[in-house]
Amino acid sequence: MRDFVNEKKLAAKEAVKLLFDHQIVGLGSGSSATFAIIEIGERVKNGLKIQGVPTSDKSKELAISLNIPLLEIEDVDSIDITIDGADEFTTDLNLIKGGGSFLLKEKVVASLTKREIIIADSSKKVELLGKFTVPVEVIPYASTYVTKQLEKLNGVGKVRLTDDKPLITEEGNYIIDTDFGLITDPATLSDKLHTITGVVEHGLFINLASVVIMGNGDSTVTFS
Ligand SMILES: O=C[C@H](O)[C@H](O)[C@H](O)COP(=O)(O)O
Repeated sequence: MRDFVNEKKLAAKEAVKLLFDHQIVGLGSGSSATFAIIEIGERVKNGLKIQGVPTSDKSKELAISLNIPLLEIEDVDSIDITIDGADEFTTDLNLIKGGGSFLLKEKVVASLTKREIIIADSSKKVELLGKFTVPVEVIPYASTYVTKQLEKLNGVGKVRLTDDKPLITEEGNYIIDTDFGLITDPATLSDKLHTITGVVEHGLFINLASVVIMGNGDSTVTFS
């Protein structure tokens, strides 16, 4: 029986070894990224001089509590390295993200990042993306319209709920979790999703990751 929590921790530790002084570092969101932020906090306590750019309010609060110096997104032209998690990855480094609803800021940060390091436990590695539903972030007004457009792409979408009400993202949007079946051409699907009016962003991360560090039992494996 695999210990996925330990695999996440191992991957996080390995990724944080890649940081050095004076870098601007994107701080991901989710449980794997949380382990990385805690590890970064330890290194900052021991003298590492970096500035972080958080991808969610939760990661921001955690970074502040660990005395990690932060920058606002509008004050950075580029980010040296980002450490973030994923819900699924393939070995050609395409991802599904957004299981925790933070995909929008994560994608902005990833787009500004020179080296996007994804950390994951071994359950996240797949041959084809799509067992995990693709989160599609939409403005609430357009959610019914977008759901119908997703059907035309063979996607079955459901608005994500919390306490029986639509979950509202940090940017005030809804998420439609969409089942496309197994996705053979994620780049084309990504492009098609971007053409739907009312879609703000989606959780397919294509050509954004540089490396995936995966916990694998008691060690890690790197895909690049
Ligand atoms: O919205 C959430 C993020 O994309 C997370 O990085 C992703 O869901 C992976 O989360 P975890 O590390 O908790 O499995």
